[in-house]
This record gives sequence, C-alpha cells and structure tokens, in this order.
Amino acid sequence: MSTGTQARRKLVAGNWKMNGDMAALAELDAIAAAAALHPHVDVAICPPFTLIAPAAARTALPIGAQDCHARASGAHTGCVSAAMLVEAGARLAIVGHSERRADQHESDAEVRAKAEAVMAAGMIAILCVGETEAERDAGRAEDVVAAQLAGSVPPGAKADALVIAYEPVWAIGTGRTPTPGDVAAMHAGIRTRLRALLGPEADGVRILYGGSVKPANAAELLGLPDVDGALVGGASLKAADFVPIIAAA
Ligand SMILES: O=C[C@H](O)COP(=O)(O)O
Repeated sequence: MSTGTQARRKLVAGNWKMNGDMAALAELDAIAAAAALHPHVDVAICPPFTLIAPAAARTALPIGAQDCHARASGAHTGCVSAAMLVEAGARLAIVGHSERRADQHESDAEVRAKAEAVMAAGMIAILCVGETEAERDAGRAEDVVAAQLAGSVPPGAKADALVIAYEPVWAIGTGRTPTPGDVAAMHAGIRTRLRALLGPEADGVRILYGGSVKPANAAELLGLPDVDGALVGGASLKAADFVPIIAAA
C-alpha cells in the first residue's frame, strides 16, 4: 500500500463493521479486480477480526482491523493487540470510530494510545473524528473536531502511518451528508489543525470523508478540496456498491 506523502493518493477504505462471514469474502474478489483497474487509488477493506486472516490470505488488497488494543499483551479479555493484527495479515487499523467512542466510551487519550500502538506495529492508523448532530446544531462542530485531533493524534506521527477520517456522527448510516461546503470547510480546518500538531508532515496526511458515502454522491464528495478519499460503511459490503465509489475516486 502506498504512503500518503507524495501528492496524497486517494484512499477508499471499507469498514464492514459487525457484518460479514466467510461467504462474504467472495466480494473481495470483485473489489480487488476493480481496484486493479484504478491503480491511482488505494483500496482497503476492514472486516471483523475473525475475517482478517482469511481475507488477507485470499486477496492482495490491504486488509485492516476496526480496532486495536493499546497494550501489547496481558489481561484484557476480548481484546486484540496490534502485533496480533499484523500476524493475522492486517496492514492498517481504524481507531476512534464514533461507534466505539460512544459504545465503549473511548476517550481521546485511549484513541491516541491505540493509534500509537498501530503505528509502532508498522500499520497505518485510520483515526476517526466527527461531531454529533447536537454539536453541529450548536455551532461547535469545528471546535469538537479540533479537540478530538488535539487529544488523539500522536505527536510526531508520520504521514505514511496516519490517516484521518472525518465522520460526522449524524451522517453515519443515515443517508444524510453535510453540504459539500461544510465538508470542504471541515477538511480545510482539519488540515490547519494537523499543521499545528505535526508541522509540515501534516501536508502528507490523508483526510477521508465518511458518512453515507454511496455511488450516487461519491464523485461530488471525493472531488472536494482536501478530501483524500472515503471511509465507507454500508456501501462497502457489496462490490456492486463499493466498486463505483472506487471508480469515482
Ligand atoms: O466507518 C464508516 C462509517 O461509519 C460510515 O458508515 P456508512 O457509510 O454506513 O454511513
């Protein structure tokens, strides 16, 4: 998988969430075939933990995890370490998804520790940020995202190991998306915040948009300034939906 440092290659990553079984891995074949037709786009799939090893064995597509424990080992029932993910074949891992921030009460500090573990293991961290609808309605969206970045982006992170995914919580799985202007403004704001945190390295960090990305809206969203790709949930489960998004990138 290419790094983001040179002209920020687009990245279209699928997050299967808690969906998929062995039979679903057949979708990877069609996705891989489409990805080969678009070599200027990086494509990755993040299936459930149980499918990482068989997915990585089946395809050359980069396979990722949806979470990672911050510690290397120990008494953490139900958790999986970064080294375990690498051994299973993962090359990237999502951290700080809003569903985990909400359901598992993950703090910015925990997300940062997870991102550091992912990077230390040689994987790419896709670090998610995004405001709730109430926060946007209150005019606090940019401040909320800025605070998440300040609290969860590891200091000294390198552009080839860090991807930011801006996912407004209210747009996830709802069929709703921010206006193109709001997406562009938020991505520009994220870039500015990253420069303050990481210096010039920030210019190589890819910033993905996520939240109800579909074939019908992908071209518009992916064509916006500072939108370096997409993190796709529901529309990544079927190649018939995901492939047009890859093509749009
Ligand atoms: O990680 C993916 C996002 O949560 C977006 O999900 P969605 O495309 O189903 O809205």
